[in-house]
Amino acid sequence: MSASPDMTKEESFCLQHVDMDLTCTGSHGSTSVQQTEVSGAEQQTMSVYLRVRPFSKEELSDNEDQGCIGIENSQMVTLRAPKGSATMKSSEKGIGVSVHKFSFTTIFGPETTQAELFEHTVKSQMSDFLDGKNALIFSYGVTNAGKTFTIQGTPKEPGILPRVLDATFYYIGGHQYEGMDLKPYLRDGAQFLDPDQVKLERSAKAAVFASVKDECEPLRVSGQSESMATSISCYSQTEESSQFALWVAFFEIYNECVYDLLQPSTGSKKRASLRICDDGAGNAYVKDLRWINIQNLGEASKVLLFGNKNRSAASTKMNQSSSRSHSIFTMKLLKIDGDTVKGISEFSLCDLAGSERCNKTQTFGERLKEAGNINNSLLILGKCITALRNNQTDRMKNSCIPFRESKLTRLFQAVFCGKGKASMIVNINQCASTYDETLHVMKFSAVAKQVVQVIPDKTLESLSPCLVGRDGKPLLRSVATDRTDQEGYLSEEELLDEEDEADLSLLPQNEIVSMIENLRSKLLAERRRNVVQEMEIRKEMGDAMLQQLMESEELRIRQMEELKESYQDKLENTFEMYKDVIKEYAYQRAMNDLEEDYVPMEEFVAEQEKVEALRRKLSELQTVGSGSRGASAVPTVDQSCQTEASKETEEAGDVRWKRLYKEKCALEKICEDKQESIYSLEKRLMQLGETLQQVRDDFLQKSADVEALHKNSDEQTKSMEDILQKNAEKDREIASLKAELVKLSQKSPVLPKPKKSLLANIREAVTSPRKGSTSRTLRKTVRAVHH
Ligand SMILES: Nc1ncnc2c1ncn2[C@@H]1O[C@H](COP(=O)(O)OP(=O)(O)OP(=O)(O)O)[C@@H](O)[C@H]1O
Repeated sequence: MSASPDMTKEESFCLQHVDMDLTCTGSHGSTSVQQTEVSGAEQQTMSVYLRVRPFSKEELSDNEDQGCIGIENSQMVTLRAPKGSATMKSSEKGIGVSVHKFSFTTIFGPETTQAELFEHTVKSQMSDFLDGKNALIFSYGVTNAGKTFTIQGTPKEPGILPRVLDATFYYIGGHQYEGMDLKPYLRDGAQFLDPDQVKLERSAKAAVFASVKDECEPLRVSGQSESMATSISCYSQTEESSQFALWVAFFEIYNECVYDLLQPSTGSKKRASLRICDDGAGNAYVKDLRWINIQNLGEASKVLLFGNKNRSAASTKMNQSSSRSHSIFTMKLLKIDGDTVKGISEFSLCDLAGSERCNKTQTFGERLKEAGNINNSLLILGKCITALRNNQTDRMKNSCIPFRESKLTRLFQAVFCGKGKASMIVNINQCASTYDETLHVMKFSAVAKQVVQVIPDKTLESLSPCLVGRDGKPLLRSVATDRTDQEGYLSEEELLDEEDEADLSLLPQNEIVSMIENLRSKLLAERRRNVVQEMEIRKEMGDAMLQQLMESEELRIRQMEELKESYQDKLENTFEMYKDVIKEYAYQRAMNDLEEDYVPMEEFVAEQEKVEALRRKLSELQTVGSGSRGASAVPTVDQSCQTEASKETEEAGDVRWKRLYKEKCALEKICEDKQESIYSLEKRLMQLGETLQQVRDDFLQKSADVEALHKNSDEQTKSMEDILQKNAEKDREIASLKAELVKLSQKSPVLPKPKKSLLANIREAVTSPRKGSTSRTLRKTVRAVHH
């Protein structure tokens, strides 16, 4: 299959990868996940199913149906970002794409019934469970996506959980173990109860049932049991001699606290939270969790109802929504032969809290803490899944998987590490308004789908649990069974983790004391090593910081030089530009003036001729006038000659005068124009002067900044030198301490006295009744000594 051009690189990788790992056939048909057997271990990718819920009437009337989700086939779904979604906005800006494709083990469309979903998702895990193996199913998605509907369902449409219970009882049939004296113990063990303890168990169970007596509508899972039974029968068969006991527990994780949902409510009192402990073999379990033995579907529905009531009562009291907590329903099936527990298998169904991120929730006070915790545990789940996938895809990588960073992942750790099969049902709605969150969910599941689970193919006998008596001491086998299996999953750091809570009551006291001594000497050696390491790191850091400072100083100086040069260039360019502009302006003005004063030659000649004609006419008129004034006086020849000459002189003078006058006028006009242009040029020059002043001021300002930066870097260098000096002093101190240490060790190789008293304290703490603080400091030491 070729990846769509719209797909991101990550997704296309993921699709190609999936194509290699999975083969599925048919629409909702028999999905076969490719499995491989490697040296007695079964390997398979985690099954990740997608369920798309139908639109509600309100959603349709709110125009939520904008074709965001397109199911291409039983394994491929396309997500198209609606208008206004953050994804669409990003894609419009050229960041990311608006179409995403994802593939799943199987996709279940809106029309899928609860029975179909059960048939095609849980069947293989169901038969594993009946066959003595562990299973985990968790539903993941945003609030209101259908997670609870998928896990629990409704009385009319029961979900996976009631169907698993129904199928289990159908399988057990007449092989029910009636006594309640064999009960799950720690994570993988079983405990033998004496008659008093059995009585207590019965009364606790009766109290739970009594409180929901009138409200309980028995679960009905019509027709499914038989079909389940048919399919189960091909995997395993109930042995005639074997009997089965089913114990269930129901709890929730809210704000990183574990609460038992099968403990009766304490009225107005705050709920007690439970601790997660380590059973000494690396398995986390919820300490003091109530387990109830149920013998039919009716009892199962009462337990479920009681737990749900408790959950909603607690959420109302704390003004929280139930979808803000992770709820986990766990079943333990004990296979009993006579008085021997031959196997215990566990099936957990986890309804995770809504996966929406902080911005959609109320982000203050308790809500902020709540949102932070939900997001954190889902984030850690994501981190674990990513780390598992990375460690598997890149064999060179062996990064630590942060299971211990949240309660949820601590409890899931064993299953993820091969002690059972895990599968995930991703629930989404098709609403446009929650598109961005839905896309986030899909990206998470794309990673989850690549996780390969390696499940050791052990026989039921090798998995037999330890059986302990009333005092918790093993009846049949050692608690350390299978401990070697766990070593691969625990690092030395994890073993020394102070947060870890090992149950010390599981081991004899002398063993604990020797462990403590052992750990104490390890701790001392570790501390010494840490001091040396710390000094080395400090020195390295100091050197690195100095180097970094020097480099940044050099860079800053270079940048300043460049800045200075660029400003100078800019200034010179601006000068040149202004000069050019002034020249250009002056030239333009001159050309304009010339154009204005220019008169063509022909016109000028014609005008001259006109003037000449007019002048002639004028003189004729003058002549006529003077003739008429002195008609009697007839001029003599001389007189007429003289008159003629003076007339000519007069005419020439006139013409010259007029020409000069005209020239004078033209010159005056030119002068005026020049004066005006001088004014405008002066004005322009003033403006340029102001701009220049401004540029100069800017330059001075920048120079001052440069100066300040120089000063700053000098100060930093000085403080660095101080640090180095201090480092040198520390070095000297270490040297003197080391010398003292050598002296002391030469004087007395035996450990000093206070250590003895510490040991005595620890002994005392162990032998006296356990107190919270002491036991906490000793936590997790158990395993370390065993290793
Ligand atoms: N496949 C489905 N068919 C019909 N109705 C469904 C389906 N899935 C969910 N619904 C309905 O949608 C609503 C929301 O479902 P549900 O409460 O299971 O969501 P959720 O994801 O568990 O929400 P929250 O995180 O708040 O618990 C319910 O009314 C439920 O009945």
